[in-house]
Amino acid sequence: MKVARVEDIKRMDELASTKYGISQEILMENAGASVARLIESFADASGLRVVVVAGVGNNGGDGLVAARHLASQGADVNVYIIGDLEKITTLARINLDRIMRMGLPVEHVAEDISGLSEELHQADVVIDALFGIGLNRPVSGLYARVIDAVNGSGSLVVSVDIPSGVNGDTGQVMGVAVKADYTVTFGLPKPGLLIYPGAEHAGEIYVARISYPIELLEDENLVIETNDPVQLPERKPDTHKGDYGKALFIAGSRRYMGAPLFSAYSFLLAGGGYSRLATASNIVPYLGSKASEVVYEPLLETPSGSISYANKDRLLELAEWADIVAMGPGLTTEEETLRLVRDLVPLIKKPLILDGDGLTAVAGALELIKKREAPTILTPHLGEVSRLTGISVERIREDRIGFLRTLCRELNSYIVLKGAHTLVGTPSGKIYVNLTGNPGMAKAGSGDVLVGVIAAMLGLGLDVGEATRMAVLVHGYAGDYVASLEGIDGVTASRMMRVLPRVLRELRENPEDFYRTYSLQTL
Ligand SMILES: NC(=O)C1=CN([C@@H]2O[C@H](COP(=O)(O)OP(=O)(O)OC[C@H]3O[C@@H](n4cnc5c(N)ncnc54)[C@H](OP(=O)(O)O)[C@@H]3O)[C@@H](O)[C@H]2O)[C@@H](O)CC1
Ligand SMILES: Nc1ncnc2c1ncn2[C@@H]1O[C@H](COP(=O)(O)OP(=O)(O)O)[C@@H](O)[C@H]1O
Ligand SMILES: [K+]
Repeated sequence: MKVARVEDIKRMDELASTKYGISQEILMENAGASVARLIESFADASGLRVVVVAGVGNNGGDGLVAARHLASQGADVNVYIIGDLEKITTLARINLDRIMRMGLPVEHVAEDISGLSEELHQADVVIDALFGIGLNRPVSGLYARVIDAVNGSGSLVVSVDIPSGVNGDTGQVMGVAVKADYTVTFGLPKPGLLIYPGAEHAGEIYVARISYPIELLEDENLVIETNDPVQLPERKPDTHKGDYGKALFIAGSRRYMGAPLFSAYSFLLAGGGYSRLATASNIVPYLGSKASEVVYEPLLETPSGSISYANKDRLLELAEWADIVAMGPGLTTEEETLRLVRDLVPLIKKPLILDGDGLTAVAGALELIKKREAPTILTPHLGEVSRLTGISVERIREDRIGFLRTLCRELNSYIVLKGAHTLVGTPSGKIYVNLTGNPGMAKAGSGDVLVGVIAAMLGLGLDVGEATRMAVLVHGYAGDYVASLEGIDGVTASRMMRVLPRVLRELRENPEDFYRTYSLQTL
């Protein structure tokens, strides 16, 4: 499903009226009606105590339309307007007049919110229609007090388009924001509903189509999408292991024995053909007993047990053999090893996945990435990408998508910005928001599994962008699968690795289960 930023919605709006003659008023009527419809789907409207908290913009207008529809279903609706009535938009004003003529109780809250607070506590449902995509500065004063009162009401909260106070594009909370049980968003979901902390405030998201033409909802200019499964290439009968990718993993050290195992073995468990692990010779016997299907290349070590620079030529030979190279998991930050990584990055003429300490190696030397011709996939979490670019985590959080689009273009790389709802960016500026995964995955080793799965998706024959985003989807799906089997605290890299085959089978055989679990519901 496409995801629309504020600028995208404004373009859709413009086209809706100029190209299709679909007026704002029609869109608002459908929007408000869809809010009422959602509420009627879980509660009998007659006698239902509803409080609508409306701003003076069109978000408020939607709330007033919902008030009218619910009242006409017999609900007991109280409306509170917050804001300068001099500035009320035309459409909100029209809908305010309608409900006043219907005799609905409407109160303009200027300063004292005690009446409103009382009503909020008595309400069965509160409709949050203060701000939508028009939020353009931190919330303060009376608005902030009203939002606090809504959050303190203990009533069920339905937010109109976006929880008021959440930035629709970035998911940042602008001072204070409504914590909704449901959000009914119009036309397409906004990034701020899918990126934390906004995603936390949205509650269950329903996407109301409100009669936008399909061409607008699927417009190629919409660069952000939810990360939906791609068709996995089938494993044809007349094939051999080389047809599923020959992957070289340059990973591990005496200190980190799990990282090379999780990445090199996950490659095989996610369908890869031939996994070759070049690692510190000391740990090969141990790893061999844990993953005998992996082929090992014992490497010379530094005194601290990391991979020594002396292996450079041998590693370049191995890279010639491979279809895919993954470098970084568990290498340590031993200076000699980082120097080896830096020298290898521009010389490896194959698709390269750089993760963990491999990313540390190129921090501050990004031209090594830029001058690569073969595809590059970087898999940093927030801390790593901050180190990579020298931009603070706080700054990045202000606009993750904008930051990622710029970085992917600058580095001509595919970048996986890992975290809750991982983002995958492509050099052409596309962004995919991943909806699989859970906090149980926030555990050492989890990212190493992802490296192997990315290599496997490439081995299966997906193109680089599809392979990267499908791997993120599969990886999170594996994390969810383990959490459902073992409980969220028991999600470990080993358990995620073990369930990879079943996850792929699920996606091959029952993709509809995926959509049922992870797709945003439409209204
Ligand atoms: N587009 C569509 O397709 C459809 C859109 N529809 C609906 O319209 C909504 C957008 O409406 P909107 O543009 O009138 O802005 P909205 O979000 O109501 O904000 C109102 C005003 O608040 C102000 N303000 C901002 N921040 C503030 C702050 N912190 N503290 C105090 N005030 C603040 C700011 O005015 P300012 O003060 O800057 O003059 C702003 O103009 C959209 O979310 C959806 O619900 C639907 O009808 C269906 C179709
Ligand atoms: N709160 C969370 N919700 C969902 N997924 C998460 C969360 N925290 C981390 N993850 C996922 O877990 C993995 C953590 O990887 P990473 O940070 O590289 O750990 P490590 O490097 O220790 O393996 C990433 O794929 C990330 O998307
Ligand atoms: K709202």
